[in-house]
Amino acid sequence: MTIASQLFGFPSLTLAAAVESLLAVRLFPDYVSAYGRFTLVGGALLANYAFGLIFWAFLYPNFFSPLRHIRGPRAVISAAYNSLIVKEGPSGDLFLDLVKQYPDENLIALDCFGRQIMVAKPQLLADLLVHKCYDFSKPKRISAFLRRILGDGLITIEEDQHKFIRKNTMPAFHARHITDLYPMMWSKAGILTKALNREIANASSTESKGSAVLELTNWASKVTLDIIGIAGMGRALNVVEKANDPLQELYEELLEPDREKILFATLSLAFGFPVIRMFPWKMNNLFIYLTSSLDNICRDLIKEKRKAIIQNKDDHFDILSLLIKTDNFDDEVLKDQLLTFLAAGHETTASALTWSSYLLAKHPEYQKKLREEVTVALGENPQAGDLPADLAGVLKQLPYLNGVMQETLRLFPTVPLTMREALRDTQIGDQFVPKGTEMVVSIWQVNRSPDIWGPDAGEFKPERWINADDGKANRHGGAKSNYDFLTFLQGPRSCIGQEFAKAEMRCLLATLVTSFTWDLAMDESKIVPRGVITIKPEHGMYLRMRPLHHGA
Ligand code: HEM
Repeated sequence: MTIASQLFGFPSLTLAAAVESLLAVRLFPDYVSAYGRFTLVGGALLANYAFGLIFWAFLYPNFFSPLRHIRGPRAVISAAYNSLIVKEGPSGDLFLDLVKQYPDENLIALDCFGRQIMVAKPQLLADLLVHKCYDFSKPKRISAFLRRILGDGLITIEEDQHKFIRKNTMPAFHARHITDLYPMMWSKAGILTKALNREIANASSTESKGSAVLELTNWASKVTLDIIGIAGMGRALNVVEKANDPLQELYEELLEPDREKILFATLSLAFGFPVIRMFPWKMNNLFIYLTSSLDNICRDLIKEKRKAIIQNKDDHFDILSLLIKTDNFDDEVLKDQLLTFLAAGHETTASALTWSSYLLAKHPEYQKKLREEVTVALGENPQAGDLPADLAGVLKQLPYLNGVMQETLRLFPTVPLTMREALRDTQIGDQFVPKGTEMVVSIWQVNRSPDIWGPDAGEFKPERWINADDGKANRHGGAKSNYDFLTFLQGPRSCIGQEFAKAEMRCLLATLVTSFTWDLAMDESKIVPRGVITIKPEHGMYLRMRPLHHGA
């Protein structure tokens, strides 16, 4: 690949055109003076680029590439990009179909250049995600786009810089610290309940008998932003209690899964944001405005935090304080980390809470079982009572709470797809992988694979996560390997916030299910997971909610 890139890459082909033109001037002067030098140079460039195109699109993938034996659709628009524009059904299903089409393949070639390879069997993931993790990075085009939203934060940085920041951030995610966060998360869940009750009281009429239709994604996003506000920077944002908040509005606008935004993100991911930026498209200005506004808010938050620490007014163990106190980072680096934790730490869990509420609306029998289980453990209206001393311990042991949460995370992995690019020549299993190859992992496909989860892989069955013999919660769901459940990925680049996210989900689900009953208030065919990095229901999630405790 390296020799071929050097010989037939864009710079070499351009240089060769210059040499060819010079030779032509020397060898065929009459011919050159008849047609003119511009025509000659233009013709040479055109011929060389045409040859380059034929070489890369046909000759290299079929005759020279070390990946030429890998079977697959080798499509002009690969499934990785197609999944962003597909309209019919969930985009992750494209990868389930591909694996059905090529059932015996460990690796599947997705694009016509043979450079984008899907890892179709979890056995190979250990190499990609753990053993050879630092031989790969996020593809540069994708990082460049994400960097506009997340800065140079933990998600977008690579190699030594990544190792350093991850090590410095890990203490904020230790199990003991997450346990200490449960009461804060519980109290935020209580505030959400009060706000929803108020909303229902204002909206309900005599006909609706004290119930109201609410759109949940917005509320889920607000409460998770409040939680990450405290845990990430020790700041009470109180977004749930406000009619509008600039931070929440900016994220909502940025991550809204509308068609034009998805097209904009798809094109930026495929061709790079600098290319798309050259076009006169209003989305460019909107995107720059939204991301710059977030940048500015985070810069101000850091200044305030530094001041508070200097004045010794900061005794919080939040992520930002922790990073400031290491004295290893300047304000720009801190701003990028904060941007990452705010975005990665709230929209993801908000999406998970939305999907679990949807599944419980579709399966009222599990809603009832979950309510009974939490009521037995914590009382009929646990938000009104005293907190148990070991809230985390109690919630973690509840089998249905665990089962509903894990099954939601399995069926609706918030990040359904991830990609890596080989930074150097390397190997996955027995397969040599040349530098520049893109590896695609469909988290959605692995999590829903019938080979792993059985013929009922697509069904919601919280019992998978409950031991048949002793009725206790388990962490494997019946799968044999860690690579069978990929919602948080695995290895050094796995989700640092996974226990944080689960703690939030436990507190929010236990509170919601003991405060309301709900069912779907929209046409089910309209509920389609959509989004570029994370998935949300495209047309929102409308639920008819009824309070269980009047006057709450
Ligand atoms: C249900 C909730 C969540 C899901 C499904 C989720 C999923 C993921 C996935 C799949 C990755 C790997 C992305 C990739 O490499 O392509 C990731 C990385 C990350 N997540 Fe999460 N996440 C969740 C919640 C959170 C929360 C609550 C936080 C912070 C409080 C967080 C912070 C991060 C960070 C910083 C990374 C980058 C880690 C690294 O590269 O070292 N996530 N997450």
